[in-house]
Amino acid sequence: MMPVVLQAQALRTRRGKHIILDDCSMQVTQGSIYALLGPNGTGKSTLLRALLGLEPLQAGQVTMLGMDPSVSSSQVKEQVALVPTGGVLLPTHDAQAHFQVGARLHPMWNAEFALQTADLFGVPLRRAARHLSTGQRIGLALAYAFASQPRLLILDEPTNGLDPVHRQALLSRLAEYAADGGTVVLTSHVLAEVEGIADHVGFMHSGRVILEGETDALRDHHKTVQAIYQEAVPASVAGWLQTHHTPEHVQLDGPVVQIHASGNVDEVVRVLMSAQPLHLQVRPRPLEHLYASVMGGQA
Ligand SMILES: Nc1ncnc2c1ncn2[C@@H]1O[C@H](COP(=O)(O)OP(=O)(O)OP(=O)(O)O)[C@@H](O)[C@H]1O
Repeated sequence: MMPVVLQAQALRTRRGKHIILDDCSMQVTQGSIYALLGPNGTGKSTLLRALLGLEPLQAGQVTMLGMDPSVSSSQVKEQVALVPTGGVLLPTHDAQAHFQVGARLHPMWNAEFALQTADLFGVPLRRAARHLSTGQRIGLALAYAFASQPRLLILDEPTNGLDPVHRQALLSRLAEYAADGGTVVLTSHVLAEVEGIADHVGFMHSGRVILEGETDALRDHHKTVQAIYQEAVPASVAGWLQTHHTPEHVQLDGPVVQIHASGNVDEVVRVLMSAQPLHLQVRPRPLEHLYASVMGGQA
């Protein structure tokens, strides 16, 4: 079991009268890629900022690499890199000037990583940040982040604005970084991309992480069972499904029946098999389905 590098417990934040994070907890282990998912405006960016001690907390506690970021902010800054949405930069500085600042501020600064990453994302070295394209700005923020050699990398919608080639380059780079022991927390709305890279996911709704865990375990727990019969689905099966499953979890289409179920599906399989299907398949549900049922269950 890898050590826990980030733990948030019962965080609560407000903006004016509005409570943004409410009893929000999460846990991230070393070497993992943790994707925070949830609808627009649910508090994902606020949570990332709160983790770094950048949001005043009404209640709760964050422990990051064994430190409290609101107390040990300079040590946390040395070991944790944040890439906010769109990458935030010094608008009048070019990439080289950014890298000079980085070399002064970060004891572990790796100038080669900075240049390699800038090159990977096609960032011109002598153009002021305010004149860079969206993708180039993100590339520069990533170059800065990787060069500081953080133990924990926090990215807010990092692939948003990257073209498909650069998006893939970033995902591969993140996988390498995690394989070397680095830890990634990111937000994304692109579930197919998250499914390919994130070994942990957290589902966030109304300012709270309502479900988190290993991606595979969560997908395995939520399954789709499909059976195909010779003719129409037998009445005995249809009748049993009607009394044991809610209609939105069952699709009947001629000889094909599909059931979305959580937990143990032995009983469903037994009933479907008893009517002798031509074919029966149990498979984990795609993250997109899981997302829909987790979020659909919320008010
Ligand atoms: N300065 C502010 N004053 C009042 N409300 C704010 C302020 N900043 C953010 N909020 C509100 O806090 C809530 C959470 O915002 P946040 O940016 O964390 O959401 P998000 O989950 O990252 O959304 P998205 O997926 O759209 O990026 C939103 O309802 C937003 O309107």
